[in-house]
Amino acid sequence: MLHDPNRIYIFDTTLRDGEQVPGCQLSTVEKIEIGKALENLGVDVIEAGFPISSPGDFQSVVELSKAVREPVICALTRANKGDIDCAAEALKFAKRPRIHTGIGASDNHIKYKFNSTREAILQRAVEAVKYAKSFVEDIEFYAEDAGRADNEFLAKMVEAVIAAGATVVNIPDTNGYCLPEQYGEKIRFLKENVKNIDQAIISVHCHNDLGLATANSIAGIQNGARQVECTINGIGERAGNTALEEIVMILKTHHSLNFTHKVNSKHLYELSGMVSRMMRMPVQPNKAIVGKNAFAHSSGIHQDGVLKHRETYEIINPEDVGIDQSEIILTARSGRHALNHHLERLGYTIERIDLDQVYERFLTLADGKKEIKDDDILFLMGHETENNYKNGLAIKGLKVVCGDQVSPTATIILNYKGKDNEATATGNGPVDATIKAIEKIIGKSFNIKEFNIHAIHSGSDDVSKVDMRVTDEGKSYVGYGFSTDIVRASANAYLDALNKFV
Ligand SMILES: CC(=O)SCCNC(=O)CCNC(=O)[C@H](O)C(C)(C)COP(=O)(O)OP(=O)(O)OC[C@H]1O[C@@H](n2cnc3c(N)ncnc32)[C@H](O)[C@@H]1OP(=O)(O)O
Ligand SMILES: CC(C)C(=O)C(=O)O
Repeated sequence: MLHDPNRIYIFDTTLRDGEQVPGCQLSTVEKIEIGKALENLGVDVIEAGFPISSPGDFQSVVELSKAVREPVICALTRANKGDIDCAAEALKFAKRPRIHTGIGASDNHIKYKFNSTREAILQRAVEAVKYAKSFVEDIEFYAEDAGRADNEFLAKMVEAVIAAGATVVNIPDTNGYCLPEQYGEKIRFLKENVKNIDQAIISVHCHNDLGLATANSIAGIQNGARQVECTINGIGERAGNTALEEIVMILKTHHSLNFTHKVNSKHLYELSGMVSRMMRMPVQPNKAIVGKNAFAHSSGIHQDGVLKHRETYEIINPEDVGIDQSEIILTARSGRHALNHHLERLGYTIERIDLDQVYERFLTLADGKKEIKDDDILFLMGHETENNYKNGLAIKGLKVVCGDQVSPTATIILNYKGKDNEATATGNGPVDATIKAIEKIIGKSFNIKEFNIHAIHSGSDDVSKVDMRVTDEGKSYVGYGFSTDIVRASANAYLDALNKFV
């Protein structure tokens, strides 16, 4: 790798640290699909797996090495010969292979995990790097739990592994312990105190136990690190890793930081969805950059601001991450500007609408529903046109009795030819009884050829939409009806069609 002073190398570990998430294990085929998408995204390094861990993971590294040629393909090992032999074997088809070896650097790890001493661990670190170097040129060394390690010892270890041949030195905050300032200082300390530091790239690998992974990674690069280890959607062991999409968009949004990289941010959203689907790991709706709500505005003041000027409440252009446009979601917290926006979008002529009246009805409906969708608006606007039927058919009242102990019966009051008429009828269900009651009043029956009831979204509180095709004497019309009551929606659809027969 060339040492361009402002170049940030993006090291993706979705297929290794990301895959450590319980339930997120991938097949070789899935790993290759994600690997190719990461290559297309423009990442510099793909950590493909931990070959010694299982035959399946070994095979995945082999196949990924064959299929993905542009990025460096990296395999993880512990600091021992067996792991390194296995990684070297798995990487033998890689165009740009890297072995990522390392050992614990904190006193906690040295004492409790290894029952060892700083000196002995330092020696194992150096031996592992030298051994890995006998297979491939590109060696990354990780000083596990560097976040909690003593800086003086860490500097000694880093200097020794670079002297042994490490090309990249990874300073992981394995337990997500550090504050951004502390982590930044640690990287600066290494920059200033390791004599041969310029012979290697410093890498940051931060975990999110305190929600600081991305902040710490940024602090790391501001203090001299040039590789960021991250995962799509921030997945990874425990609370996860630094999210790749966050790093890329921070660097883009704060271009004054003056860092460059070669990731094409326009693929971020698509890749987030792909990883989420394949790992069956939903993305939290409020996840920065790629969450369902990251570009959705649902409160009136924000919606008004965004509609007047997108940047009032958006620091990222959604197109930059591959999302067509931000969303204005109608809820009971929305105002008239947002409602107006959707009415216009649906083709209503605003000048002909009493917006205050529609808004009042909108609030009544929105208080009972979590979200108002297009079909709900059509339903609301149906009231506006109810009295304008050509034939003047309009429901004034409807009562339906149904259940398994009674014969379904409907009583309807229908305005027909300028006066209200009442009729009662039975049928083989509540909708059939209602249609028959309508037909009693108009003295004629029509043929219903198609009849569809759509559950529009979800939940028993939803507005349902009915469409039906009604024929008579060679003529055929389609009627639409909307209501939270499916019998009423069916009656509305029937009358909508009948009103079209002149
Ligand atoms: C910080 C990280 O995230 S590293 C990546 C974590 N990922 C994984 O652990 C997934 C892959 N791991 C595995 O499949 C298995 O743990 C294996 C194959 C690596 C090892 O399995 P086992 O041999 O059964 O050992 P086990 O996992 O129970 O214990 C780990 C052993 O590795 C040692 N070890 C841990 N880290 C290192 C290291 N960096 N270098 C050398 N030895 C290490 C431990 O001290 C312990 O050794 P011991 O048996 O002498 O006490
Ligand atoms: C293997 C290393 C880089 C790691 O995953 C960690 O320390 O969190």
